[in-house]
Amino acid sequence: MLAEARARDAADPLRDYRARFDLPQGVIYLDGNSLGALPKATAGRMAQVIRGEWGEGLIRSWNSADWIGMPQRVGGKIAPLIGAAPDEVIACDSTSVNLFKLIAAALRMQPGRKVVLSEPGNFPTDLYMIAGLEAQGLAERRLVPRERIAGALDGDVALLLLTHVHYKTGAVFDMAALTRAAHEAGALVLWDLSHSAGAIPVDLNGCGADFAVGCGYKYLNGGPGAPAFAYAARRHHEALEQPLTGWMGHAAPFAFSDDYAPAAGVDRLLTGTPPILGLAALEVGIELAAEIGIERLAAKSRALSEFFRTCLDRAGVELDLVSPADPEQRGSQLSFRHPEAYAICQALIARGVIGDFRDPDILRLGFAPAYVSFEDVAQAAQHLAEVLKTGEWQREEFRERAAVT
Ligand SMILES: Cc1ncc(COP(=O)(O)O)c(C=O)c1O
Ligand SMILES: Nc1ccccc1C(=O)C[C@H](N)C(=O)O
Repeated sequence: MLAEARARDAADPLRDYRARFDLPQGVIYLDGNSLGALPKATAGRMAQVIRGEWGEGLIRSWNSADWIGMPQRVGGKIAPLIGAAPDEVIACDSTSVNLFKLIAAALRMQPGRKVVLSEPGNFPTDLYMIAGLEAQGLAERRLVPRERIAGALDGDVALLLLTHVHYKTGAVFDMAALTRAAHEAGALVLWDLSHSAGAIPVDLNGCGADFAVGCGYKYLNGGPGAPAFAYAARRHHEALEQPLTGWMGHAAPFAFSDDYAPAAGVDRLLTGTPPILGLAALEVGIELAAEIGIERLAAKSRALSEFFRTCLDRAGVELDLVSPADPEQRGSQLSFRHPEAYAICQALIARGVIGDFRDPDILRLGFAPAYVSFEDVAQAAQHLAEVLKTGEWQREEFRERAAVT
């Protein structure tokens, strides 16, 4: 498979982008869906922001380096990756906080309705944020298995909150169909794009979506704890009332008024002072994704994961695939169920193949298209085949659970 992999790498239109990332020697990185790799340009850009803009410019840089405009500028660069207009996206806070703000804002727009509908097994923070608002008496959480979501959209549902690409299985929801069904029932829709943005095409405006959020540190390669993003369709801007009414979301923060008045547009989703260092790193990652283009990223992602499956087949590996077999129906990952998934994952990591484990029994491998090569994929499949055949995962050291998996 190695020869075939090398031929595919040679023919890959994205082959030169791998060199734009700093990847450690001897590592095959299949966890860009949890923490994206480091773009080579990031360190230089950070040095410039730290030494030049912060060290030299000091407070002046809010104006001279346009720090104050960074949430909008960076958000605007995310927009084309998710089918939004630049003035509909802002980079700020964490995905969790953005969920809170937008769920609460959506509930305010839906008098007489309190139900926030989602699926059990959605990413925990999404479910916890609904529960937090429920504890405040503002929401009522309703969880329905994914195949029954459309049928559960009744007149009580204020908001449908779904993760577009499921973090564990990689299964993709039909955004257009579910958004339409929600609207027909009078509900609004909030999409969590954490595992979509920078990996597969998303057309928020084409689908008529209302709101969206997503992480900056996965396929956007913004670095650990990078700022997240929030999207609100332009038609909702005027009515949008989010509860974290900090001064940076004020219409005139530097008027220092005692009374809150929301800024126009998505600017009102801001809360406190933007994290400039984090935004600067995120901007580098986004520029790289935008340069490659989402269609090319998605095509490579599908090709990589399909190639991995072919390699496993040819190596005679039989694993229980929990991701959809059709690459069009999944994000940029393959997840396999195995009772010893944790130990297998650790054994792979010991061989330099970094994937991750999701409780209780999922081995999850992400194929970040910007920097994973076909050779990586062939070698990872070979390692996995060997780990399974030799039973080396049974070693005691591979059973010890780390705090972060
Ligand atoms: C679907 C989804 N939503 C949200 C998050 C995380 O949000 P936060 O960055 O606030 O921890 C993740 C990953 O951690 C995720 O996979
Ligand atoms: N933020 C993290 C911090 C530490 C370890 C993992 C994460 C993840 O992002 C996990 C990811 N959301 C997942 O889909 O599992």
